[in-house]
Amino acid sequence: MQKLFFSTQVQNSDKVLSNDEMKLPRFLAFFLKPEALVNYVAGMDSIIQKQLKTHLEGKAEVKMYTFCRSITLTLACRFFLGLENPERIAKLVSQFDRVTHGIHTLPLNIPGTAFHYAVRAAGVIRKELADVIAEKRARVASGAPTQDVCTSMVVEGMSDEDISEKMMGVVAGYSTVANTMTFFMKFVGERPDVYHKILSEQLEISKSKQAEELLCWGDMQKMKYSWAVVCESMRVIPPVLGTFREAKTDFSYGGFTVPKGWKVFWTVNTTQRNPEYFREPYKFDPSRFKEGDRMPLYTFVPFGGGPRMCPRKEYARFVILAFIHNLVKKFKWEVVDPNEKVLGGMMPYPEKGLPVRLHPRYD
Ligand code: HEM
Repeated sequence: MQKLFFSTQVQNSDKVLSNDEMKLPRFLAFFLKPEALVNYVAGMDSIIQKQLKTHLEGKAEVKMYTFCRSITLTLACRFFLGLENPERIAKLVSQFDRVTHGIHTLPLNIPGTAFHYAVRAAGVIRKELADVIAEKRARVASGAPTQDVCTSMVVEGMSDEDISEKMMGVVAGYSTVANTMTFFMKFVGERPDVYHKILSEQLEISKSKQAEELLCWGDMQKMKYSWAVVCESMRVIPPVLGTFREAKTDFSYGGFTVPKGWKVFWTVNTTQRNPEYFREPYKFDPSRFKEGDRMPLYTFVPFGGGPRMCPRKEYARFVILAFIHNLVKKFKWEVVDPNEKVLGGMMPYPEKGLPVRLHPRYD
């Protein structure tokens, strides 16, 4: 992977998300393994169907970035926290947005800075999580069944602080999924040929099922072309631009000497736009991800690589594919402003929220 610049500072030197919040206990890791996720695919499908019906049906124009953030956080809140109330979820969306924005800025905790707002927002989230955990403890005490990851942690005997920290880490992952969905919509909205290929793959899957039957794990494995398009979209605009590593020993790279202990920032986008591996790297071309073709190791790295690679990529894949399945069957769309700027430091987003014109599809 290519390294863009070196820094001796870590972004989270003040407390927004600690390293510990990003690690998960073994049983939670099990919850998010593909074999455990299998049981949740139908649930994801059902929530996504309802969200599309409520927020997209009957609308001529929608800002997709706003919608995608809301749908992915709704799923995370349902899946991890067992939350249903839309007002509570909306409150969390706005606070998590502040954290996501501030965590990737200079860590100056003084009033008026994005980092300061992020620290405050993290406090509001922790308070909300404390309320949720207290509710879970009361439910467990009353003998109610375990239906979400947070309740399982209560049952496992974890402390409130530990649960809150772990939940903060996993729910925060929602914004990467939202970014991926948004830029998928941008690229596909500009390429009717790609849209039609995805649609025909998804209609094949629907035809193989009973009317109203929800998606299952096996269906996800058939969505090969759809996933290739998502991969190409993540190649051109990576949802996470890079992360830090710590040098274990002194080393030299590109004419720089990096002393042991320094923090090194490696970037996803420079790696994925290397013309040595990707011909015409700025061109959106899903055929690069043809079935059976293998990319050289560490050239396509939207989820990172090595032992710290994103542990939730299967969860992300399932959510994104279930979204695509329902979206393309219901709508065609076109992007209002194909030249809309992409902003953001570590997590790119469209300047105006990606307004799209929606056209209902009738079979
Ligand atoms: C399309 C969606 C996603 C993308 C592109 C993505 C990308 C990444 C990347 C680039 C890393 C750094 C990997 C490295 O340093 O090598 C990472 C780490 C991580 N991601 Fe994701 N992620 C996504 C979704 C999620 C979701 C939904 C969650 C939580 C439910 C999540 C939780 C984590 C955690 C906990 C880590 C830290 C792993 C560690 O340091 O050991 N991610 N992700």
